[in-house]
Amino acid sequence: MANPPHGGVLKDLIARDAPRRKELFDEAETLPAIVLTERQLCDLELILNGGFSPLEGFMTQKDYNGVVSNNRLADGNLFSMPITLDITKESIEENGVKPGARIALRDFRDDRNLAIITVEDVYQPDKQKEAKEVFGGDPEHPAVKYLFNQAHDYYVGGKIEAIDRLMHYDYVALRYSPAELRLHFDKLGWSRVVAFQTRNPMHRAHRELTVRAARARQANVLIHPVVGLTKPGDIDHFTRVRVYQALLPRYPNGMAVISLLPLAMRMGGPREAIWHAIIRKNHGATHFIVGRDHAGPGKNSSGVDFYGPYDAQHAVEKYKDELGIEVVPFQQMTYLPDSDEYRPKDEVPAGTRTLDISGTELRKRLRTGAEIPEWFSYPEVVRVLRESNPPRNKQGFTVFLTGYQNSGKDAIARALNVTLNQQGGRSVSLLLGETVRHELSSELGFSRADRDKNIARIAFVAAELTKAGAAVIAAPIAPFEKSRQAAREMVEKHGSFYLVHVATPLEYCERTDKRGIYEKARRGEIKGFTGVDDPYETPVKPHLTVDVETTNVRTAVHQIVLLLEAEGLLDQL
Ligand SMILES: Nc1ncnc2c1ncn2[C@@H]1O[C@H](COP(=O)(O)OS(=O)(=O)O)[C@@H](OP(=O)(O)O)[C@H]1O
Repeated sequence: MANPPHGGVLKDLIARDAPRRKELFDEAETLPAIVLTERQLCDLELILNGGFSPLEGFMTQKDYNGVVSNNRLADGNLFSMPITLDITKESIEENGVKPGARIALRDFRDDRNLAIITVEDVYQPDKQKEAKEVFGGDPEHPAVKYLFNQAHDYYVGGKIEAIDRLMHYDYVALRYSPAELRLHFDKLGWSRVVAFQTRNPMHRAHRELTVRAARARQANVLIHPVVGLTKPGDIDHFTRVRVYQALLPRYPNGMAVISLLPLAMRMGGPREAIWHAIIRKNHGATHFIVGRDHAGPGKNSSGVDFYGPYDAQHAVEKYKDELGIEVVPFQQMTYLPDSDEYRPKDEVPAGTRTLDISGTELRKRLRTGAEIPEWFSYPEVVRVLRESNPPRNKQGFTVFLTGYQNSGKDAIARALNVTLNQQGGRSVSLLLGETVRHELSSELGFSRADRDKNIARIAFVAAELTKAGAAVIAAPIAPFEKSRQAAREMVEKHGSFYLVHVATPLEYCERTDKRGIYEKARRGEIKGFTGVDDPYETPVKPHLTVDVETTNVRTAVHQIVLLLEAEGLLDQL
């Protein structure tokens, strides 16, 4: 038998409301609707399937106040995280959100109505208090930032009736609701299950830790990774799930299962650890591993830890009698090369040699293609990570040339295009100003707003191609610093961006202009022409400055190649 759920009854609203599904579906069509954000959708999914039992909806002010102040719902049940439906004043007015109103809750991804909430109250939270009590109050904490920058100013509390489950298209077979997981444990004959929470790839240390926990409690292992929202910058869940799948055969046959949890993490350390334990209890686990700095966001920008390394363990210890799931505390695992084994740090005899590879170091090795030793991870796991993190010479990048018309930027761009094609290994895309104006921006003129829009389109295309591993060469005039900077930020989400200022003097550009465009501009036949009667802002911090009056195109291209080479982008492995 799986562990009883928190509060005694699994609040599986989908199963409860299934007989009235058609009726609720039809009613929802007639109701005003709130379109849920990604975070709200994650919360809704776990309310609907009972993962947040005993919740049956979004928290009312009474529940919210109790949870914020002392980890308690109004009925006295332990609950540590506010689960709230935040909305704007406009939405309240538009949708008639008031006590007694019934409102449909809609999925932004496919416009399906998933549930109906019967509003109990609409209230303004004390966000300062929530930030302080729940997360510790540091304005740099990701959940505090979310609270003040993204969460709306009013919360709507009320019970929910379920219409349908959320639609997923990835790893569907690995997504178990609490009821499904409980059934699965029954089928496998598992009565003691230790759950492992993670938002990171798993390596040998994690396998050792979970097996040790299982051995200590004579239990089986539930690998229960978060695939909802984690910390910005984390490895995407697609890669992580492939990692978990690669790791699973390394467990003794039948010892462990994987189930994906659509949770939106808050990175709330101690509060989050209690919440995580409750969620795992609802999924039928009897034990839950809480490690070092559990669900902590690391350090703030001054290098100060948001939480102490064992704050989370102390928090769950405090409530251990009423949690109803046994917490298995663990110190960080470390590798002992002399005996080729992993041990928790507190069990390592003084003076013993240990080895560790930090997350930052791992990311660096993935980036550079440097070795990742077998003592750290399994080759099949490393293979998955390498597929998602190709070495520098397989990563995409953008070279963005800016300068006056006829500055030589187009000639350099064309020559760089053939040079990179000669090198091979990547597809090369050339986005000349002229081509883009013809293919993408034909309706745009040369006002500042239109030029900005043109550069934003180039940046979008360059970013997408960079993401796909291409070498992108863009060569618009791009006269404004702000839009060049915006382009850089957009591309850098996916790869490297290099700004090359083709700083050929205007006088030279004009003198050598065989097409007579500057003459036309001088005669006033072209209005607002860059350099004639429209400004060109000199780039503040280009990676490279070239000038075809003093250097030839071949030399300029060579300088760019040397820049790319120094970054490891052209290594021939
Ligand atoms: N008013 C004005 N100012 C600047 N340039 C003008 C203007 N009107 C037309 N053209 C021709 O448009 C081409 C430059 O477009 P860009 O897309 O590179 O400009 S921008 O980056 O959006 O500012 C460039 O064309 P090509 O010389 O064929 O590249 C310019 O000659």
